[in-house]
Amino acid sequence: MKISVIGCGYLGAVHAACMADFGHDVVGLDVDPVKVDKLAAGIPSFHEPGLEPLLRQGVDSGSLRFTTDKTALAGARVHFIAVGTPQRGGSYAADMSYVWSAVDDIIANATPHPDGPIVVVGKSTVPVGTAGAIAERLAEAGVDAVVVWNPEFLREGYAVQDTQRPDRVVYGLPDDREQGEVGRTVVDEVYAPIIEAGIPRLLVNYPTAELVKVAANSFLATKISFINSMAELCDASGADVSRLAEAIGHDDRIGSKFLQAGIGFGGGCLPKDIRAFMARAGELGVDQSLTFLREVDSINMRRRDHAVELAAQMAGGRLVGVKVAVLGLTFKPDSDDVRDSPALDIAGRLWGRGANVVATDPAGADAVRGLRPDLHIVDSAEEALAGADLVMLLTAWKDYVKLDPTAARSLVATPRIIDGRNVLDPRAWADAGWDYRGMGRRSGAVW
Ligand SMILES: NC(=O)c1ccc[n+]([C@@H]2O[C@H](COP(=O)([O-])OP(=O)(O)OC[C@H]3O[C@@H](n4cnc5c(N)ncnc54)[C@H](O)[C@@H]3O)[C@@H](O)[C@H]2O)c1
Ligand SMILES: O=c1ccn([C@@H]2O[C@H](COP(=O)(O)OP(=O)(O)O[C@H]3O[C@H](CO)[C@@H](O)[C@H](O)[C@H]3O)[C@@H](O)[C@H]2O)c(=O)[nH]1
Repeated sequence: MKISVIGCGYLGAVHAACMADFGHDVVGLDVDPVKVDKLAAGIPSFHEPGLEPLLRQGVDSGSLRFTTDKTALAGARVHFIAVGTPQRGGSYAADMSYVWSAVDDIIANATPHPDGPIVVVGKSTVPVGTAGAIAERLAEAGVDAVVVWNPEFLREGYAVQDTQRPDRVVYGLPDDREQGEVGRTVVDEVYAPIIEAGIPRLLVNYPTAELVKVAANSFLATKISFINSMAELCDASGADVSRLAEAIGHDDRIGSKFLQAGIGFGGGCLPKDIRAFMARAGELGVDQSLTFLREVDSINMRRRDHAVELAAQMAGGRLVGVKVAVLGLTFKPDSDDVRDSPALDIAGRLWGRGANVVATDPAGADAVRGLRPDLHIVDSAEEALAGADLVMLLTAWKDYVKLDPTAARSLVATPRIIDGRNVLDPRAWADAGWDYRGMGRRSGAVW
């Protein structure tokens, strides 16, 4: 089937490559010519494990192309909308301008299809009510189209496998049964390998599909802030949050996933999605239903304050002139994404307090060099550690988790470490002579 994917960032580029791998004829459209040039040459424009071979295969076989030329939308039966919906400056709400310009591009460039209405499939994360508004706008413009809202749940770092084999797919369908059947049938055809694999597929109305996405992210964010609030209690009482998480996680009503305490959540999704959800609830007159998300957000932001204060405390009260080795700048490992990254925020705040920050990251360094030319970025953990007064592990890249405390000790000026992701063995680091501090963890406890 001929498909277009509008917006080829972290979501859209992976989606386009996976749809070509499913056997479709795919064109990826983006307004950023630098991104498009790279993708068109089969080169990922960001770090994502497993993406490169898929891109190359699609581009080489001719089933996948990328362009900035909007007329390339002509002839496609399905148009996926995968443009960004970032937080709007000065507000919690989502900036929907990219979505509306994608819709305008469809109106101006899509052509009628001989097999039936074109199908516009929304994948961007949007405020509830958007799908219906898009369907109305297309109808007003006289476009014969069915809108299906199909939220995306992929995680960066696992984006390819999450797209090819998601936990579930959700189709938000129009109330008109006949139109809904057209949408369902066409999207089933696009996702044939997913449907044939028996992956759960839920058919719901538009608002349910839109809410499923933000509800899922709100739940995940709440889980993380819950365990981080427990970390605060652990710090105050001498308990260990990692053991606490392990113990409560054995109860499968709670589950052990997403209970990793640390410097909190960041990225291009959870922070802005919970804020946009609160803003939308306000518009709908039910803001009190989501007041808990305000607390989730503030617990999360407090983690960054705590990490900076702990650094100052360990350095003897002042950060001026203290050499801090920062390991990790991206919002999570296996991604080069530094959008709302707690690690980058903390590194910037340390720098702002006069610390001599020397930071490193396996994938995010280039992005940070562009955004924060004031930060001193080096190419390896060893270089960052050399002569450091304090080490802060802020992103749990495998190479940092595997660091040998004895070898690391030989590089630093003073063996002090803050494990911002609770991924190191406190005893091994203490035994190697380090002053180890985790997030809600004890280093010297017997149990
Ligand atoms: N990143 C993720 O892991 C993820 C997962 C699920 C859902 N989402 C949602 O998907 C959407 C996209 O997120 P992302 O992380 O890929 O963002 P991104 O910023 O990486 O990509 C968005 C892309 O859209 C392009 N764009 C903007 N306007 C355009 C237009 N009119 N025509 C064509 N291209 C246009 C931009 O140039 C950019 O390349 C957001 O709503 C996000 O919340 C993201
Ligand atoms: O126990 C945990 C788990 C995660 N994090 C942090 O939470 C953030 C988000 O992590 P993750 O959810 O793995 O990353 P994303 O790739 O942003 O994925 C989320 O956001 C996407 C965009 O909406 C959704 O599609 C995914 O389902 C959802 O997990 C990162 O900063 C992590 O370090 C923690 O601090 N503790």
